[in-house]
Amino acid sequence: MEPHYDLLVIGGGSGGMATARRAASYGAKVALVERSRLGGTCVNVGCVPKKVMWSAAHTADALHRAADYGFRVGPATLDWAELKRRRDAYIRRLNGIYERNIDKSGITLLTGEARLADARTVEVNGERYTASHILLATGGRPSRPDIPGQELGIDSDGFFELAQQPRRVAVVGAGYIAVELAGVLHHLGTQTDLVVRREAALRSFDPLVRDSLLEAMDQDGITLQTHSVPKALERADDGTLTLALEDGRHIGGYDQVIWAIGRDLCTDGLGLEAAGVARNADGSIPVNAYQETNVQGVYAVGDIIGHHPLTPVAIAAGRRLADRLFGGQADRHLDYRYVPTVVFTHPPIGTVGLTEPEARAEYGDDEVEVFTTRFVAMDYALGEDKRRSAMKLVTVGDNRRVVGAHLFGVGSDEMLQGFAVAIRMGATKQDLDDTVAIHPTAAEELVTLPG
Ligand SMILES: Cc1cc2nc3c(=O)[nH]c(=O)nc-3n(C[C@H](O)[C@H](O)[C@H](O)COP(=O)(O)OP(=O)(O)OC[C@H]3O[C@@H](n4cnc5c(N)ncnc54)[C@H](O)[C@@H]3O)c2cc1C
Ligand SMILES: NC(=O)c1ccc[n+]([C@@H]2O[C@H](COP(=O)([O-])OP(=O)(O)OC[C@H]3O[C@@H](n4cnc5c(N)ncnc54)[C@H](O)[C@@H]3O)[C@@H](O)[C@H]2O)c1
Repeated sequence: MEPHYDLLVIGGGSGGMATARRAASYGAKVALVERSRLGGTCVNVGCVPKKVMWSAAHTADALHRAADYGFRVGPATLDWAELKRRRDAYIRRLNGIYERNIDKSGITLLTGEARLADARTVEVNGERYTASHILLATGGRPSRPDIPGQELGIDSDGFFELAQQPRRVAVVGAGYIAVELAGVLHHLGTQTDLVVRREAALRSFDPLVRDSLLEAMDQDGITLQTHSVPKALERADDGTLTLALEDGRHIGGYDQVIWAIGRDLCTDGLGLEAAGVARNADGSIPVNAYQETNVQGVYAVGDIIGHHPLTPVAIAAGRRLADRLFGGQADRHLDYRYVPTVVFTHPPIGTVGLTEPEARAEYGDDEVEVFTTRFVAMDYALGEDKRRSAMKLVTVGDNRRVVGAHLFGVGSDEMLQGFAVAIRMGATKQDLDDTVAIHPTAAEELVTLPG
């Protein structure tokens, strides 16, 4: 007879690991299948190496500004290979911690590619395992455009493999990954073009933070190539890469082109048909508020559910599922409203809740009031660079309940979490106004907004 588990998790990334460990903490018999390195996208080719690179770029920026404070520093040079070596070593340490955590939790780790044989059976390396509950948490991988020469470019996984710093790069895309990688490369000294299909990047973000970022990128010298739809990628005689665009233009001279055009979900070849699990046209798996698929006993969390593809969301949904299935908390599930998120640009963007256009569409113009400010953070007080931070609160109703906060500027990344708690709890503009400011900070602007 095949081994039987209370819970069998497919995918050892953010969502799968969190669910498996929480279930095991309640005494459930758990197995987890992973085909690659534990930790999934976030640890190996996502949040973690990205944040290390962002911190490196932030350090470069600080060195650049040191003269504003009277420091005499010579031109700093970056040893890219050393940075990569240290970053990779850090990630290997994290992989080790994840392995030990699995072991300590008493979870059986099965290494290999998992496939559903039916709604209760999973196949790994030709062996079969049955489970009362099966969790799908297989995440995604970078998409590539279907155009000639696409293989000459790299994606975000390839970015983290780069052994040498590129001299001149085109980052193609307009989402989180595109703006983050473009910012990192530029601040580390690579000449960077951001190639977008329409007129801007981060189009779903509030116009205030989106436009502020574009202004800062322009000021920094990142070239925004707008209305540029790649038709082909070609290698020129001098070895550099050229993007042929649909409107007939060519932009080139790049030593790397990075595709950052979204992610494909890893739901092909998973045996969904054999188990009868439904799938949307974009490859995502539809689930209800309790992470249940259409098949009883089969659940999905994380990127494959097709919305909020963020690590803490995958973790939160998975832990709540385990609390419900094995912890006796019958109604426990994740509320996907008011998920805060940060885009690690230079400076960063922090955002939670509805944008102004979303609030106007949902509540009507008469119900919505916005409060905005633009100011020069004290960090820039002594230098020539007077770039402005920007903040917006979106409120609804007579009591001005805050339904959205959108921040751009130094410190927005660390500032947002606390405001997100208040907003989730129903804070009004008056609650913020009644909170004594912390001076001198950028955060104090949010509790001293006029109006
Ligand atoms: C460059 C980049 C930067 C990012 N930065 C951030 C950030 O700053 N903050 C943030 O919150 N989010 C960030 N994200 C998003 C975040 O990484 C994902 O939302 C998160 O990792 C999703 O977790 P998951 O559990 O759904 O899937 P994953 O972490 O992708 O894990 C899925 C796992 O399943 C395994 N797997 C797939 N199929 C099978 C199979 N058939 N059998 C066995 N194993 C299988 C894969 O090998 C993988 O390890 C970033 C992503 C990228 C790409
Ligand atoms: N800081 C963070 O929390 C962070 C960082 C990175 C990624 N993430 C998560 O991962 C998700 C995936 O990020 P992403 O940047 O891959 O996807 P995305 O969906 O955010 O952006 C993809 C972008 O590529 C553009 N695009 C699509 N096809 C294109 C084409 N053929 N040519 C040119 N442009 C094209 C789209 O218009 C879109 O702007 C994000 O939505 C985010 O939730 C989070």
